[in-house]
Amino acid sequence: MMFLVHWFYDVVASLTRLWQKEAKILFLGLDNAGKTVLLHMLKDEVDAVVYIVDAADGARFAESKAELDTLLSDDALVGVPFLVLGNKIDLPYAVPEHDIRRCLGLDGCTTGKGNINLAGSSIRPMEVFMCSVVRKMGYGEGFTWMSQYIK
Ligand SMILES: Nc1nc2c(ncn2[C@@H]2O[C@H](COP(=O)(O)OP(=O)(O)OP(=O)(O)O)[C@@H](O)[C@H]2O)c(=O)[nH]1
Repeated sequence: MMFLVHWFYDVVASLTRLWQKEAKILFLGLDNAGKTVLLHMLKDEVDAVVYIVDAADGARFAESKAELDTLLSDDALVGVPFLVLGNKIDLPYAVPEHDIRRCLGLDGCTTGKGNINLAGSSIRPMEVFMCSVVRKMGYGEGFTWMSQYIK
């Protein structure tokens, strides 16, 4: 157990040093390698969250909603902007944005796609943008939206 605690603090300390250098860090690894657990451990340092949903995999929307709800209710992420990307809209069976919003329970929770000034309020910036990563479309608008909320 102490080994794990020390390991965790070593990881946080080394990543903090890297982030102070404005390094771009990619977390890569195969399915089930432990990326998600590590990211959960490091979430205290984040300025924004990009949550990607496979818009063509309706069978996993409930699971995706549960994970999103867990993140949204996390004390370490209070007020942190959330960009929800509904990915794979190039596939014919990808569902439209309003279905993603409904299935993820985001109706009435998003804050608007334009330049919406939320400074001074306790409202968490959150929006849904549909995209196709492989076709290189949609996510740019999402990142532009998100950038206005990052100091
Ligand atoms: N049609 C389509 N397929 C995509 C798109 N983006 C990713 N994929 C495919 O979806 C599959 C999963 O993509 P990954 O980027 O490996 O997904 P991941 O979230 O990293 O998955 P894990 O490693 O399991 O956490 C791959 O076969 C991709 O080619 C997209 O925009 N459209």
